[in-house]
Amino acid sequence: MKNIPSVDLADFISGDPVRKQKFVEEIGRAYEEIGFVSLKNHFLNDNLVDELYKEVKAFFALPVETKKKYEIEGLGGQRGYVSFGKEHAKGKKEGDLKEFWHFGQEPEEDANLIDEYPDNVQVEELPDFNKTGMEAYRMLEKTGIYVLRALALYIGLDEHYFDHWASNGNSILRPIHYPPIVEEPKGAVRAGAHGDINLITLLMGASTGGLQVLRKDGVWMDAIPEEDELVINVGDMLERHTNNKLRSTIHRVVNPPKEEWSKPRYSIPFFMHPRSDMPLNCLPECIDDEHPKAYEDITAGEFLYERLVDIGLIKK
Ligand SMILES: O=C(O)CCC(=O)C(=O)O
Ligand SMILES: [Fe+2]
Repeated sequence: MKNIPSVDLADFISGDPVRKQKFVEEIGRAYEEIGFVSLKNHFLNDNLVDELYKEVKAFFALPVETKKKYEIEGLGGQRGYVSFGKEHAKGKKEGDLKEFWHFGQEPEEDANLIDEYPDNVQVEELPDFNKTGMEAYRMLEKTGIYVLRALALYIGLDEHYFDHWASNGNSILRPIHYPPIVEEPKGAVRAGAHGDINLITLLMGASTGGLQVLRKDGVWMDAIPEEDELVINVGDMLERHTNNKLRSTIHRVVNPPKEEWSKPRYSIPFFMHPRSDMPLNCLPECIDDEHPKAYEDITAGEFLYERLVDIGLIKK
């Protein structure tokens, strides 16, 4: 992609220590500067992406009453359907112009997390919806684990430091539908400016443009990946854990010009979360005289709860 540094996961897994180190430096530097990269040679193949978009479009095309059957009270929107306008960016009162679905973790039995994670919601009308969603979930999770290994090395931790926390983690795959805009949005946008909550976000190409990233100098830049790339950015949990070394960059999805209001937009981010008991305490490797500890100690579960309240998914 033009505006955002491009990295190649094949370098990291090549077995060649020089290429591996090159990947570590490239992604680490990009995350210190802009917080976003585009990544080639990930594990999500094009056919699976096409299948997933087909299922996702079919789901959002169902009648609203059918979709609302899958909007479950009491889960803070963490599984199933979340209806139009419900979520808003932190600190903003207008709801985003979107509806979405959440697929969550189906942990391995020996992880002892079965009781902690709510079950995924099964869509009866579409026999392949859940299977396709979870296949994509696994491929994105696998890609994310490699990215976190590279970041662990960059920070000076053991390569496998994140493996335990991120495997069987509380990650979410979120297909989003931004419907055609039918009336003057009055301050509402498709997605208000925000930083992501989680460790890292992996985003496959959207059906159309609109995603913008806020550069350090205050300029908004379009972020549109090439066909075969994933956009991967740092979220607030990783920014906090690395004491602001790696940057969770503010981004948004703008409304199209009026001539294009009739076009819907679809996109499918994967929010990689750790297990809820992971301490996000600032890492000693990231604290020194110039960078004193910037945040209180907190676990991932506590941090997530606070943020779900901030964005309107949990009502206190
Ligand atoms: O729709 C997109 O392209 C990105 C959405 C996003 O930033 C988010 O849901 O956190
Ligand atoms: Fe985001």
